[in-house]
Amino acid sequence: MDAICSIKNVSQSFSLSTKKSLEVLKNISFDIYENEVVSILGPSGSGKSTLLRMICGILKPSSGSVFYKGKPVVNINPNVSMVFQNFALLPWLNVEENIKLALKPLNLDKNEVEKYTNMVIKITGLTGFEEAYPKELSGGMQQRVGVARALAVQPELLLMDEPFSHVDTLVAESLRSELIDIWQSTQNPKSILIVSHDIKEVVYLSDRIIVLGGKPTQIKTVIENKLPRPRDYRSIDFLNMVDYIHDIITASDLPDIPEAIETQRKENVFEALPEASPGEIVGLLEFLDSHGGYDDIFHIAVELNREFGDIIKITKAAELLDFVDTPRRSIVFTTIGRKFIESDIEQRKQIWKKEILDLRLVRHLVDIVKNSDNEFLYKEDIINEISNRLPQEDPEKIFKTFISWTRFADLLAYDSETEEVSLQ
Ligand SMILES: Nc1ncnc2c1ncn2[C@@H]1O[C@H](COP(=O)(O)OP(=O)(O)OP(=O)(O)O)[C@@H](O)[C@H]1O
Repeated sequence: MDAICSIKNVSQSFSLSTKKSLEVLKNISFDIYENEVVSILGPSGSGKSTLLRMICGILKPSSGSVFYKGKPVVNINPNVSMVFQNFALLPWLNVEENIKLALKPLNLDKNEVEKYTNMVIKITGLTGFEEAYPKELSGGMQQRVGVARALAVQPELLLMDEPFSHVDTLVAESLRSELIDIWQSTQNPKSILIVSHDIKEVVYLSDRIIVLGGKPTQIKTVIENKLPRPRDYRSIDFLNMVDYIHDIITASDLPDIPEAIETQRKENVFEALPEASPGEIVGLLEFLDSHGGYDDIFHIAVELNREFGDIIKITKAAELLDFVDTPRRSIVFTTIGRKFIESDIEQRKQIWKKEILDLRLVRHLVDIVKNSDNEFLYKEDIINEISNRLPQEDPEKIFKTFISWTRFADLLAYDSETEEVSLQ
């Protein structure tokens, strides 16, 4: 069978304000075939939306190519349409007008416009809401309009960018089931590519799951999902599949090698700082404390009602600071973590300070602020230094973490107006 869309050896870099470039995607290749739903699962910032923009033809890859039915995509691809996470509806147009707007570029005659509009209104359950304005609709209904608008143009390939992340869990469940019903019964669209960070969502929707990870982002693995439809979120097979993917992500993002961080320290490597604030790290430690000092990482994500990827980032940060260990899928206190959580706020700050100064990047950046002429530097200087030391990382994100961690330790201050970083 020929692929309808092929992504071949695609890499993407973006220029940063520091005049350096950030390599976001590296050597990504996969195909999408007719009559399948494919998901791309990856953490926030891994380049999922960037991939969709390339398939739409609005972004040219830095290297590699996207092919649609064998031809390179060089302009906007008319065979695809997109559903956005924030619905992207025009507030001054009603439901029907929002849908008709999508049909405008097709230059259809009036009868066809009416026909397609009425058809998608019907299949997306919007009958009776034709004249409502977006602000009069719930999030779930607004996303129905987003889906109707995308389907009105009869795309062969529907691209969906975290389409149900802004609606309630139960509404998201019913929208997913309606989407699969539409896809199975109408063949409009023929195939769906959905990007998501929600493991349950990708297991529910897709035939194939492409798991992204690493820096720059690469394909970690591709999982075939042969669970029969309709799928049941609560069935044993479904839960086993979710667990299996959790294990793959944990094993790659939190490798179970206790010496890894120690080796990094011994070798004096500059460590990237995970995007986690002191509040989030302390929150995780307090949660762990209230659960006997030991818990399963997925259970924590559910209990704290946080994305699994966020919990991984916070756990990585806590591990880097030597507060926790992560054997298999669990998180346990280290001696230092236990001492930290049993201390008062002043002692906590002292322990925190010692731990962050054990990190080579933090120590180095604090030193350059200390040794600067006026004991202050500009954000730009720090960003440049981070880019030099960690060219594969997003320096803005590391800067944000660096400031929040050093502020909590009462080491540095940052004035966001003047962008000055100084000693406290
Ligand atoms: N035009 C751009 N210029 C510079 N950097 C960019 C640009 N577009 C994206 N990036 C960076 O590329 C990385 C990937 O972004 P992208 O939005 O594709 O990720 P994502 O996986 O969709 O994330 P999220 O789930 O948070 O939407 C991010 O670090 C982002 O800041």
